[in-house]
Amino acid sequence: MDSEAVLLLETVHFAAEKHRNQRRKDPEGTPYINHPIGVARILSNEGGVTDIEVLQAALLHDTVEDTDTTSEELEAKFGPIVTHIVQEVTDDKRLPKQERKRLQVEHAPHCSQQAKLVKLADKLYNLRDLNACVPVGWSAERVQEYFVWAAEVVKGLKGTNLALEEKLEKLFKQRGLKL
Ligand SMILES: Nc1nc2c(ncn2[C@@H]2O[C@H](COP(=O)(O)OP(=O)(O)O)[C@@H](OP(=O)(O)OP(=O)(O)O)[C@H]2O)c(=O)[nH]1
Ligand SMILES: [Mn+2]
Repeated sequence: MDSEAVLLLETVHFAAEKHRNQRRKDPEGTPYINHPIGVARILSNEGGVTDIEVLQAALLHDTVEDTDTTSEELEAKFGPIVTHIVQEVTDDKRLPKQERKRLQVEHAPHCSQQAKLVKLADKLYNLRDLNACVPVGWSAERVQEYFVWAAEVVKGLKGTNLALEEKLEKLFKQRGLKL
């Protein structure tokens, strides 16, 4: 087996252990790990991305934000490039939600190309998820607000991956939003 396949298995294993007790917000409580795996798969399958560090960062992208994982831990295990991409897509959960959301819109255009790819796939996964089923406690208005905010973030990511951007644009159009 080639070394990149070994590396991806090591990475997905690490993410699965870190997210092992987390569930998505859907009524069925889908295992959280389905999301990072799905984001990495969107990149390879639909985005044509072969950069192993981007695929690894996609698998790890919510570990620092949502689990006890530290950047130091990622750096020791996966190296500085993967760690930097994860840091770029990590929200500071100590900030109020409104501020975190505003900072994503502000920071998106300044991210590296690698981080922009992960952000595009993360948004595409979450928007498809919202179309498939509404998280527990979310009103139709809250779902629409997420689309409106996501469109503002994605505007700052344009010119990164045409295939992913076209798919996002279609989802926004269905909600009456333009990129
Ligand atoms: N659509 C959907 N999202 C769910 C579900 N379960 C968990 N999530 C996560 O919830 C986040 C969106 O919910 P919000 O209320 O807007 O944000 P918050 O969790 O950061 O407070 C996303 O985080 P994120 O991946 O960090 O992305 P982002 O929203 O910060 O871009 C998404 O992955 C689900 O069942 N459906
Ligand atoms: Mn995510």
